[in-house]
Amino acid sequence: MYRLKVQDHFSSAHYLRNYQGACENLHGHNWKVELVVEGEKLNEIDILLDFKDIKKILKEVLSELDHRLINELPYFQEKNPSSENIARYIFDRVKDKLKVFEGVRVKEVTVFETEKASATYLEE
Ligand SMILES: Nc1nc2c(c(=O)[nH]1)N=C([C@H](O)[C@H](O)COP(=O)(O)OP(=O)(O)OP(=O)(O)O)CN2
Ligand SMILES: [Zn+2]
Repeated sequence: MYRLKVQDHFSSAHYLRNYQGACENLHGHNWKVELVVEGEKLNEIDILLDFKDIKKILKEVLSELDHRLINELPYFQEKNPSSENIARYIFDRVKDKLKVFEGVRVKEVTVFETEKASATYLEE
């Protein structure tokens, strides 16, 4: 099994509905995102998937969130834009884009609100 990790970031605003505290108010974060993909088989040049391709996919997905009020995106009309749900959103979007690369799957996505606080969504 091989595992690859890439990181990127985006800056956006959000607020948590029904949160008892300041996070119920509009505020922003510089979110860092770590994406982990995995697979069993290396290709003819002994790589699982070019970092360039994974970074491109992650950047495309994060551009959907960057400099937005996340609450306004259709996905987050019902779901609160917590780091947990943002990680799940990124996971599902990356999963969809990775379909063209046979034998490589998303393992986990971690979203860091700060260096000290992060949420991960993963599938076994
Ligand atoms: N499990 C989660 N808890 C919280 C989330 C979340 O997404 N998942 N989000 C928030 C708010 O977005 C808030 O911005 C972060 O709150 P907090 O940790 O209090 O941030 P501060 O920078 O104010 O933290 P201090 O360490 O107190 O400065 C809240 N919780
Ligand atoms: Zn927040």
